[in-house]
Amino acid sequence: MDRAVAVIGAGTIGGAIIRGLLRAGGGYRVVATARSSSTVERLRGLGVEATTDNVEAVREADLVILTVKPYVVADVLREVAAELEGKPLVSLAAAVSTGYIASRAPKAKVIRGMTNINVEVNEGFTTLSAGPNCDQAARSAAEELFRRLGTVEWVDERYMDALTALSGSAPAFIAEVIDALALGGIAAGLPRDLAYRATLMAMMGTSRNLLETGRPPHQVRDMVLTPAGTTIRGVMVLQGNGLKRTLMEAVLEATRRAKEMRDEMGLS
Ligand SMILES: NC(=O)C1=CN([C@@H]2O[C@H](COP(=O)(O)OP(=O)(O)OC[C@H]3O[C@@H](n4cnc5c(N)ncnc54)[C@H](OP(=O)(O)O)[C@@H]3O)[C@@H](O)[C@H]2O)C=CC1
Ligand SMILES: O=C(O)[C@@H]1CCC=N1
Repeated sequence: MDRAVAVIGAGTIGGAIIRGLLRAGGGYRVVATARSSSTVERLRGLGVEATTDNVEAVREADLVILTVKPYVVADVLREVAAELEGKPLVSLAAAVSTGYIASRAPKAKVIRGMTNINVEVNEGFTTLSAGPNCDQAARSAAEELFRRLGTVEWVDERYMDALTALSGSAPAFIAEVIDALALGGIAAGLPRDLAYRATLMAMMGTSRNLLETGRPPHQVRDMVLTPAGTTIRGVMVLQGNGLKRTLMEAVLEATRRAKEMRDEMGLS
């Protein structure tokens, strides 16, 4: 029988998870929730059950995924805590620790996760950290679901803020880089569509090359550089304008923001 999964707060990332699960084929019966009737209707349009009733959705579920905004987590847990008894609960909320969730839902088997929007196309990178009261069955249930949506790794929770930046936020950073490269191509006279296609294929091919060969990125750079050729001129501009420092600072700043959010929510 299909495993029942509740996606509580199925907005951007919850919706992407649902679309990824549907693309991956059967195995799950999804019950999604949202606050507004317009989002509920949109979710029903995907072909899944949807409601504004979090309690009912959790009651029906074997596995619960929490995808509300961090500042909504406390309210939702207050509402559904009793129904979570014995159930795996994967919270994807940035900055919210397993300790905090377990204190608000002591009977749940708590897992904190971070994933990214690429779950939509089954190419997500999901990291999971088990809370103190989480058993092997709950871990397996969570891992199995997220494996359908891409790659899964179990990590120490102390890495979660940095992974929120480097996994959760990274598609936004990379989209900015892609946009900039493509605009450069357009500036050089390429038609818009061709510029985006060339950039996307170079981005995907380079990622695949690095993953498959295990080469460090600088080695690929050096393989592409011809002395006095075209690439070194471009690399010179990137170095001169601090591309690497800028991207490093973006990741650090996003990481720091998670701690700041905990302070703002009084969760530190
Ligand atoms: N966006 C991303 O790429 C990623 C986000 N995250 C985390 O996921 C969480 C959600 O982010 P995101 O999807 O971008 O946010 P969205 O605002 O798109 O989604 C949140 C959803 O929660 C619903 N909601 C609000 N209050 C309630 C409630 N009381 N009960 C049930 N549902 C409710 C909203 O419903 P309605 O639409 O009706 O208002 C909305 O659909 C955040 O904690 C974020 O840190 C993690 C990884 C990646
Ligand atoms: O921007 C955010 O806060 C969330 C967390 C990771 C991706 N989006």
